[in-house]
Amino acid sequence: MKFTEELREENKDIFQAIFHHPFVRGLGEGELPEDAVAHYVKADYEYLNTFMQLYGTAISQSKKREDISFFQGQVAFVLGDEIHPHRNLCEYIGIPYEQLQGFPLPPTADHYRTHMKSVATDGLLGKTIAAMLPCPWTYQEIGRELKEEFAPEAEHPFFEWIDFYAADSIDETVDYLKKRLDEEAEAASPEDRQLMKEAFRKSCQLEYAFWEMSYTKEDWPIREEVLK
Ligand SMILES: Cc1ncc(CN)c(N)n1
Repeated sequence: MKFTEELREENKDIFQAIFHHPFVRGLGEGELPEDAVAHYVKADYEYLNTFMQLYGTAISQSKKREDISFFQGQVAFVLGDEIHPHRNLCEYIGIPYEQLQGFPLPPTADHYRTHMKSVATDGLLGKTIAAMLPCPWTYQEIGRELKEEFAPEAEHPFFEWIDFYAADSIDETVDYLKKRLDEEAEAASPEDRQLMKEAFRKSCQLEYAFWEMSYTKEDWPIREEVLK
């Protein structure tokens, strides 16, 4: 069994919980509370900024040009393409995208950012990839599940969001990261493989928690406006 197949098997509980989360179900059903959607977009815009920085860290840990080129391409993908699902959500709530940018991350998203960055500071590319992989992988599977169950047409309010994450371009990202993680895990010590597993599972947990954070509009107990 490949390392990434083991990861999928060991984390199937969290993948299932994500597919059943009310935010994800709402994407399929075409109906979500608007304030939860706004909360998600605000946090996700900043989260994806961190994710691009992590691709930069992965480049600094890469020895092969193929990897450098892939990670660089992923930054361009987030900047140029992954704005489309956000714009789809902004259209649903009728708020310009620009108005949802520049907000502090809520606690869960902040935790997710800190987790990925702390794993990446270890310096091993395999660990960095292990912490990053649940991000595209869980969304790829959400996209596929929702497309299969709801077969959305162009008039579905979240057609573009679902179509984006069910598309071949996401498969290419996930396939490359899985292949590289399998190779790095193969060459790693048992201790490092275990740390990769822990990093991967925590990111899966935080993927679930990100949906929950958005749905419940989780915020800091003392809000920034109060401090001003
Ligand atoms: C939190 C989160 N996880 C994953 C993705 C998909 N790249 C995302 N946009 N945001």
